[in-house]
Amino acid sequence: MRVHVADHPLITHKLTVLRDKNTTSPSFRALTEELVTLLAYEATREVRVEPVEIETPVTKTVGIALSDPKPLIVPILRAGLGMLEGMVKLLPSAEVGFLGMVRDEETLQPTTYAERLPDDLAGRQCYVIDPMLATGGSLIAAIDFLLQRGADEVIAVCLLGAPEGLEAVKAATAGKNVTVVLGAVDEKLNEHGYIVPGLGDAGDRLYGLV
Ligand SMILES: O=P(O)(O)OC[C@H]1O[C@H](OP(=O)(O)OP(=O)(O)O)[C@H](O)[C@@H]1O
Ligand SMILES: O=c1cc[nH]c(=O)[nH]1
Ligand SMILES: [Mg+2]
Repeated sequence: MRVHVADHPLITHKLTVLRDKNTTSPSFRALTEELVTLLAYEATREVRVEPVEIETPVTKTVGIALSDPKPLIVPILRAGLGMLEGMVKLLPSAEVGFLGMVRDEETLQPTTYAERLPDDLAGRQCYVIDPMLATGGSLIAAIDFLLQRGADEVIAVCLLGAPEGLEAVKAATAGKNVTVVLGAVDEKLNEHGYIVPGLGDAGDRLYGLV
């Protein structure tokens, strides 16, 4: 597994505002979208392309276009939905599939409560989006799901990760074509499985308590 931690002052600045407990839901949503755009720039560095011939007003030339099959973006509901708009803006021709997952706050085990994905993902590059990589359980389950459906490659885009979760994902995906791109790797997980210093519950901060 490849790991890329974005090291850019604009990303760190926006994350700082996101972490602040006084940041309201509307600002949190806007910042999440801005952050995704910056992270997606890094995450799509290896997006598959092919040459295309075009004609400029001056001459013929060869450029590039996204290859078929187009990439698949997979937000992990709920919190991953907050990253979808930003990702789709950068990859407008991508398709979108959905995975609904929730972590049991006692056992920290994820369960999948919804799935809407193409049956066959053979040859697809899949971009999983979820702001938080805590114990890694949800991301491991999502990656497993996509690889079992035949995905060629999985690129996960997360705003924050914990070192423990990153290690768990690394161990679970050894030898697989998986990349994780993050805005920051924080200090640790606390006894409730929350990222420290973190930003709290991303789903609640985006959409309110349920
Ligand atoms: O790495 P893990 O320990 O699995 O934790 C991370 C997961 O927890 C959060 O979702 P949550 O279960 O809170 O659901 P929500 O998005 O509906 O709030 C987050 O968005 C990840 O999906
Ligand atoms: O810190 C955390 C851990 C899991 N899920 C969140 O939303 N935040
Ligand atoms: Mg949540």
